[in-house]
Amino acid sequence: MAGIDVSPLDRARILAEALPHMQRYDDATVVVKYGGHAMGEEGAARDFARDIVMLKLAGLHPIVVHGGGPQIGSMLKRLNIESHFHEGLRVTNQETMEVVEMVLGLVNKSIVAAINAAGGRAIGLSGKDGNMVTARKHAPLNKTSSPGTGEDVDLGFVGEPETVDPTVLNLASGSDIIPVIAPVATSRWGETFNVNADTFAGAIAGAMRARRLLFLTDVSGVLDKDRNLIRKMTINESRMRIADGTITGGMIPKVETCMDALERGVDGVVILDGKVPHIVLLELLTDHGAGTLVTR
Ligand SMILES: Nc1ncnc2c1ncn2[C@@H]1O[C@H](COP(=O)(O)OP(=O)(O)O)[C@@H](O)[C@H]1O
Ligand SMILES: CC(=O)N[C@@H](CCC(=O)OP(=O)(O)O)C(=O)O
Repeated sequence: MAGIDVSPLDRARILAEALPHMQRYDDATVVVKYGGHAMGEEGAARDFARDIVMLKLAGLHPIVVHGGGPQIGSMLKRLNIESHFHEGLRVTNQETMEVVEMVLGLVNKSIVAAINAAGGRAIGLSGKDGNMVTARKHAPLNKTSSPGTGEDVDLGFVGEPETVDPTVLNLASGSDIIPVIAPVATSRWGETFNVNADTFAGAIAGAMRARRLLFLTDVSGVLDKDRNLIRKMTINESRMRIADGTITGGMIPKVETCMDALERGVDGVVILDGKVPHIVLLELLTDHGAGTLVTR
């Protein structure tokens, strides 16, 4: 607690208060989606890595699924490759796909390195490893989503998760290994697909019957039209807020994934500000709920 004067007794008390939470989540799988916008400077990445190591030591099974949208965007810009989004999804041609896979590989290893530097044993994977996630081509987006063009939008090599084989992740749960997964997958025919990291995290959480799915992004949660935080939102309210345009851009796949994950049996989904130090511990091991909780 840098900068705050906390007595040793208070420190011990704070640690002891984590006990019921540790008991509640003992042996539970928690999927943490670490968004590209949440990845701040070095200190924030170190705090995130320490939280993940702490969860593992506390008896949970954290699985990290990461994004890297802004990092991919900067690399595409450096390479003078144009990039467009439709409904929060990047239109991906062959050339873009190569850059996506390359950048996500770098992001993946930097998270692995940070967790290992914090004393954990992380391994970096993508959906390709162990045939963990196969994807099918995303359907073209319909005309109404791109008014004026008069045509459906073909997203190219954008995929949607089709199957999840949890074998590798189950091995990790039975050991001290922390999986860190990049959202790239192959089709049944071996093509490489770019999968939105939120959708990917939802598929992993569903297949692992995760107790919690946390989305770490760069806003405090879902905001209403006056930019106030919505603390709790049902599936129906979520649908309504997408339809009325309150939820737009990158928040759409996030909220759609929340609804989908809840319907597939994940217990609770929370959208949080990943830039707040130790937000993962705050959410899971204290009484202080943060962000937007999406419920059935
Ligand atoms: N209603 C909303 N509440 C909060 N954020 C919203 C909302 N609608 C759109 N957004 C946008 O969604 C962004 C988060 O999604 P995204 O940029 O894909 O983040 P990440 O890289 O973490 O996945 C926010 O920064 C914000 O600009
Ligand atoms: C299809 C699609 O849009 N893929 C994303 C994959 C990375 C991602 O989702 O990263 P964030 O979580 O940081 O946004 C992309 O190319 O940006």
